[in-house]
Amino acid sequence: MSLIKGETGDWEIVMGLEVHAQVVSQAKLFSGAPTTFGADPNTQVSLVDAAMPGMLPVINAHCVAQAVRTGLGLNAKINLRSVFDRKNYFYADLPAGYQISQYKDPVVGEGAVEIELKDGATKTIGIERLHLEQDAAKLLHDQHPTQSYVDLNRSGVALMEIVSRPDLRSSDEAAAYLTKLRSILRYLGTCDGNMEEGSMRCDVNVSVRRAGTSAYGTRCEIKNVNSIRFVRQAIEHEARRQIEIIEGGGTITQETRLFDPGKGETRSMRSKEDAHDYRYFPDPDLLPLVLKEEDVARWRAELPELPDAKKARFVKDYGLSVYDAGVLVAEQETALFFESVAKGRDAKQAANWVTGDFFAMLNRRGVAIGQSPVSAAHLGRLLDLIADGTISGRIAKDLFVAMEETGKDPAALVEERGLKQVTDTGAIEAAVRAVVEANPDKVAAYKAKPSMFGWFVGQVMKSTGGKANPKAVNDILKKALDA
Ligand SMILES: Nc1ncnc2c1ncn2[C@@H]1O[C@H](COP(=O)(O)OP(=O)(O)OP(=O)(O)O)[C@@H](O)[C@H]1O
Ligand SMILES: [Mg+2]
Ligand SMILES: [Mg+2]
Repeated sequence: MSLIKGETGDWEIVMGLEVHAQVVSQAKLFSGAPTTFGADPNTQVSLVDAAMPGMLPVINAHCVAQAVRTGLGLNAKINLRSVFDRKNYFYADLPAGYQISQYKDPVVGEGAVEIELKDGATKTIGIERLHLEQDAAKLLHDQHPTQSYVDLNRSGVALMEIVSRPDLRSSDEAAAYLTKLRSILRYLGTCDGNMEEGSMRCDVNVSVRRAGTSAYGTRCEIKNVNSIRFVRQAIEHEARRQIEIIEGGGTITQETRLFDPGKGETRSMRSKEDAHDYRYFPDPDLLPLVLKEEDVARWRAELPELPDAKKARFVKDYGLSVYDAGVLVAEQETALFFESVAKGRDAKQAANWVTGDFFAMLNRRGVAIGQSPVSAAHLGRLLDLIADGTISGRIAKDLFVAMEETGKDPAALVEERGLKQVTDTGAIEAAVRAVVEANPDKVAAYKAKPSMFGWFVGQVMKSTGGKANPKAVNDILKKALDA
């Protein structure tokens, strides 16, 4: 358990996250306006999004399917009947004066996400619900010294709000949860998970309680945190703040706070009573959303293999460690890459190359797997060249660097650069003889100290340009030195 030390004892953090995930869709939730990121302000706005009088919302069936598929991916209950409500509040980013959301009857009910913890253990985080809602517009405050502008492009874009139970107990767990959730959304293709572009944002609810007690403390909600690093910082700071207040004899009042990434701290935005009066009521312009059982069944049948299932399969079919399998399935592209390297080859060796030299190369170049200069086919061929003895394991490392630099097929590079392993025993014997004859003092030293053997191996490898078959070198050297 991860506890925080206070002045008067140990404390536990309790957290629940509300994640706003933008639905991958060409059009908005209730209008046909496009959703392309980064378009000029107010160029992707229909009359519905601008809340012109008399305009009626029309539900986008694709967004509904995406929400249901997400619910299925979160092992959640799908509600065949759900309701769109109006959540009323007045703000310049909300032209209608209300947001269409789902309140009492969301499209997706309870589910679960399994997270991996640092010590290799797993923990199940409950999902309370997932509902569909519209995004608000964006206010621009930096364009003019005394005026604010509004960009309606985002107004009406479909969001899934995914609400977790207060099951998280540390910033590590919160980070693991977000990482896992993002991975599932990306596998499903229902949200691109791009936090920098705001397509995944997170409200972090934090409370603290004394270690060993079971009642929850009063929560504060930190709005709109947009990176996993900031989520961690916000939690750490907010928990400390609450502990100091309680230990100083004060009480926590429920409120909405903002995270300031520059200062690494949270500050109050507005106080929030338990029942903030949004005056929710069913939107009279929209019928209840009724799903057909057969559609849900079809979406379920057509789900892709998700990270947990893939991980279990990698452990079972390829004999990988749980850790390696977890690393390889985190991104779908990585898993695909690995499988095409591993197919018909030594899977553990394939996993070592992908998580080792290959990942290091991607990191060094700062590129995603899609821009890798080394293709899966080429890496596979490299493994074949090692397996059939064409090259030694040591040369393979150099060859990989050459593959990275040239983007060429390793078999062609071996020809071009003369990297073939020398297995011809005659040539190795000659090299051994030359080293032994040139170093009588070392031979004498070896007789007294057998650990000198490695030095001879090094010399022979050097004189053959690293290409001699290591096993043959060992055998032949042993014979020559022990003669
Ligand atoms: N005592 C608590 N400490 C920490 N988190 C809590 C506590 N109680 C509830 N939570 C979490 O707070 C979140 C509440 O989200 P929910 O969407 O239900 O309501 P809300 O924040 O009041 O509404 P809104 O969507 O308007 O922000 C959930 O993730 C829940 O797990
Ligand atoms: Mg909420
Ligand atoms: Mg909230």
